[in-house]
Amino acid sequence: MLNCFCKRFNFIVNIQRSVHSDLLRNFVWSPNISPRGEQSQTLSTTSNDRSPVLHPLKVLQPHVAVPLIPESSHLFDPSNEEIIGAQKIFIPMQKGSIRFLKAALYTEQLPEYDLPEVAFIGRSNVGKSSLIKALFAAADEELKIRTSKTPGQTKTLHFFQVGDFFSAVDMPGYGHNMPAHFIDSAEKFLKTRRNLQMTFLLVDGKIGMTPLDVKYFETFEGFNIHFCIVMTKIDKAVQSILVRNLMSVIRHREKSSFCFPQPFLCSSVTGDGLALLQAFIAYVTGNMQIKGL
Ligand SMILES: Nc1nc2c(ncn2[C@@H]2O[C@H](COP(=O)(O)OP(=O)(O)OP(=O)(O)O)[C@@H](O)[C@H]2O)c(=O)[nH]1
Repeated sequence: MLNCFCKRFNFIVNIQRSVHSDLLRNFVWSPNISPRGEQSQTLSTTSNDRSPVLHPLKVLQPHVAVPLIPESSHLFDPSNEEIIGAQKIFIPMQKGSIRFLKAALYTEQLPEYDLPEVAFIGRSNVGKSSLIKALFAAADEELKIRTSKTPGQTKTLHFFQVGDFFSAVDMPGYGHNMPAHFIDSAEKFLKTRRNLQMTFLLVDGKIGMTPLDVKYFETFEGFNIHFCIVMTKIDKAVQSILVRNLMSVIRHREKSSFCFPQPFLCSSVTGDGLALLQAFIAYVTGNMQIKGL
């Protein structure tokens, strides 16, 4: 079992470190196909008494004249069945199977294991800890993730182990109140960590990409690491602002060789977009097969 997992993990590492982009670019954006599992409601900033929107990008598309993702690009669009399968990974199978593993700063303190990792980074206060807390809501009591209105609270790399599946890494924020060791710890981790399968660069849906976000977007591009934009707090943005900010993200993404073509839109408050992001995490960590890929 372990052997099998290690082989699979090595396979994924090899693919994702070398021809990762080819694999991820197999998704076909097909705006005319009727959305699978799409709910009828539109994104709303006011109502919380509704079920979460599964695929916020698709809900926004009819309100925008141009394709939010060009037709030549790619859409991660798992079936309902695949999404439900992926969600099981985010629920503890037994007490402690999803757990806070350790806080670390430098290379020698990092956990040693054969687990794939995904990291969450972004401006201070963008909602990194809240997003991880929401993704793992079923394990919230064990994880005890702290969120705060005060920017710059996460000072070290926090590792959360998700069974034998993968680890999620909550990283210190850049910008206001960022720790002095950011380059030696966070940037070095991103540049050198072999277990890292995907870095999620979080951008505030209401504020959009700040000059600092653009700087780090370009920095990650220079690191040759695969990353993906997650727009957070979409419940706080009116639709027109969200679309404007999304278009700006897409313009940057179009110039990039390492950023995944499809941004993910999420709200940790309403739950919009979380199930899709869970499925994507399950996919990039090698824990989920998608039909036809
Ligand atoms: N409305 C809304 N508020 C959010 C959302 N996500 C986070 N917040 C709020 O934004 C603030 C910052 O959230 P955190 O998750 O602590 O942000 P962080 O990026 O981890 O912050 P640092 O650790 O300081 O870098 C908190 O007050 C959260 O309640 C969201 O999706 N919607």
